[in-house]
Amino acid sequence: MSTTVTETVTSPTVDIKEKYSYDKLNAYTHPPETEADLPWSELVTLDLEDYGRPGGKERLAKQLEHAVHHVGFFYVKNFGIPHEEVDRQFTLAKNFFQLPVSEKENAADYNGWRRPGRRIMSKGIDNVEIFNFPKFTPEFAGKYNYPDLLNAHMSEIEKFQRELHANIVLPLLRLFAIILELPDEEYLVKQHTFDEKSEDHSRYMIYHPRTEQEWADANYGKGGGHTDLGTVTLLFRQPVAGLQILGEDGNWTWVSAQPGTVTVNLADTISHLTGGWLKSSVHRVVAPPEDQRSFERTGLLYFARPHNKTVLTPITDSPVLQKAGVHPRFDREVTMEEFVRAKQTMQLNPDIAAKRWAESKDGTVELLAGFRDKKYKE
Ligand SMILES: O=C(O)CCC(=O)C(=O)O
Ligand SMILES: [Fe+2]
Repeated sequence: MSTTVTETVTSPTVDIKEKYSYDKLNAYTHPPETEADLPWSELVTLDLEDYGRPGGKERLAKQLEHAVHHVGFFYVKNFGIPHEEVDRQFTLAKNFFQLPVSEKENAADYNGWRRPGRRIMSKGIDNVEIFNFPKFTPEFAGKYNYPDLLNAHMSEIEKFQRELHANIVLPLLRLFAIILELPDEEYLVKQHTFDEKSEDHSRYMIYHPRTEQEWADANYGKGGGHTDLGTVTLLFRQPVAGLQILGEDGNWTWVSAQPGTVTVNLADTISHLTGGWLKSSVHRVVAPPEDQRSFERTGLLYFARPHNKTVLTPITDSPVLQKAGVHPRFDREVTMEEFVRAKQTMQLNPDIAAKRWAESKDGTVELLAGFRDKKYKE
C-alpha cells in the first residue's frame, strides 16, 4: 500500500462543512400563528400520496379542475420530502440573511442575492431580501460566487430543488394534461424537463418587519397585486399571514398556513399556453395582522418555468381548449426566453417600470407583442 499525502492535507470543503454544520447554525422555528379572525381563502388540498395509486391521477385531476380554471391557488401535501429537510432549508435561509452584506453581495443579476429596496411598489420601498438559486444544470454551473455557508450545503440545496421539480412540478403538469384532455399526458412535462435550459429557480426570501410608519408609507402592501411569470410557483408553509388572493368576486382573501402543505399558484406562462384557460392568479403580500407584525417572514419558494425555447401559443390538441375557443395572447410567436426578458426588464428596473405605468392611460402596459400587463385594484 502506498503512502499518500492526503491524510495531512485539510480540504477547504471539509473545513466549511465543519464550520457551517447545522448544529452550529441558528435553528429556524416558525413564529406562532395569528389569533386574528381573517377572511381566509377556501382552497382545495391535493394529497399527492394518491397520485401513484390506481385511478389516483384521475381523482386528483377531478379535484383540481375548478381550482385551476377559477381560483389559480391550491395546496399539495404528502409530496415525499421529510419535514426535517424542509426545516433545514428554512435554517439555511435564516442564517444566510444574517450574513454581513459583504458576504452576500458577490452573487449577481437575477439569480443570487437581491437586497431590499429593489422591488416595484406603488408606494414606499420594499422590505424584501431574496436569494435565487438557478437550476443545477451545466449552463449555470460556476456562474455565481456563493457564500461559504451555502457552499457547505450545496449538495442538499440541489437535492431539495430537484425533489421539488420531480415530486411536485412534474406530477402537477400531468394532472393539468389530464384536465386539458391532452392525448399525451407527458406533453407539458416534455416542455419542463429539468436538464434542458430554463429559468426555473428556488428562492430564499425574507420580509423584514416594518415600523407602523413604514407600513403606512407602503400603503400596507395593498398596491402589490401581481401574477407570477412562470408555470407554477411553490410556496412552503409560512405562518406569518400576509399572502392574499384576488377572487373572481373582486375581493381579497388571506391564504392560511396549513401544516405539512405547499401552496401552489398558477402563473402567466401556463396561462399563455392555454390561452388564459388555466388561471394565473393575482396575489399580493400585505402587512401581517398586528399580533404577527414584529416577526420576520421567511419564505421558501420554487418558481417553475418551461424551457426557454418554448413558444407560448395555446396548445392545439386539447378538446377542452378547443371547446372554450381560446385565443393566443401575443400577436406573433413569442418564446419563453423573450417573455422572461420582457417581464424581468420591468421587475428589475423600477425606474423604467414606474415611468411606463405613469404614462399608461388605462392602467395597462404593453409587455410584449400586444400582451398587456395590468395593475390590480387595492
Ligand atoms: O411571500 C409570499 O407569500 C408570496 C411571494 C410572491 O408572491 C412572489 O414572490 O411572487
Ligand atoms: Fe407572486
